[in-house]
Amino acid sequence: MKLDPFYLIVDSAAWIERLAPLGVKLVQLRIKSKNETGLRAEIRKSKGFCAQHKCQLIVNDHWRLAIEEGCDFVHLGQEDLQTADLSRIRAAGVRLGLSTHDRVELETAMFAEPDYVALGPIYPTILKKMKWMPQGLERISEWNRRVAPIPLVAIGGLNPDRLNGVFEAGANSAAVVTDITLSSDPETRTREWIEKTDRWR
Ligand SMILES: Cc1ncc(COP(=O)(O)OP(=O)(O)O)c(N)n1
Ligand SMILES: Cc1nc(C(=O)O)sc1CCOP(=O)(O)O
Ligand SMILES: [Mg+2]
Repeated sequence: MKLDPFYLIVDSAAWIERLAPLGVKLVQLRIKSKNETGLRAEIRKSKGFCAQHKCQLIVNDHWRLAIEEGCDFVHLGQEDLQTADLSRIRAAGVRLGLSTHDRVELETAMFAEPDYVALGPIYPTILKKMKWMPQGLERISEWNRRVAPIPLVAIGGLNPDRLNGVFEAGANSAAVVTDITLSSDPETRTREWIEKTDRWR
């Protein structure tokens, strides 16, 4: 399976409605704060916008709702994995991306036969407090040797200037939140990401 090299992560369908028309082809809906009704509505709207723009939607955390809403890709972290029913996810034909932050987590992830593996945080991130030190580029190469041909996603503190480094080190896709969502001009920044990832597409 091939992932688009630009992997946008946002916290609402409104962001997808705004940025997918620019040519985003891979987006994760990562909502931490809503109740089930609100989440379902956001997933449903996101699915619609993604279908309209031929963009792959990945639902973070909420795998049950993703299945119920007919989505086909979820992302889970290691804590999520402890309570997730992988056989239900697989039986529903839903693909699975998994987070990893150290070698033990990588072993756990590989055992679950994911459709991609994410490694982070590559650089310091301001989005959330993390107990891991930044991984650095060498770690991407180590992960690539271990997971290939499964796609490897790099995440954490990424920006357009850091992209060549992460792809040259062996990442197949670069995930981003704040470099775009906190930008003073998210549309222009999104176009810059699309352009800078083009040679890896
Ligand atoms: C592409 C990608 N990589 C890592 C994460 C982090 O997942 P997780 O560790 O479960 O943390 P939360 O995002 O749920 O806070 C991700 N969401 N996407
Ligand atoms: C949600 C998330 N997960 C990470 C991990 O390492 O698993 S880093 C991260 C935050 C990414 O946001 P930004 O692009 O703003 O740094
Ligand atoms: Mg999670």
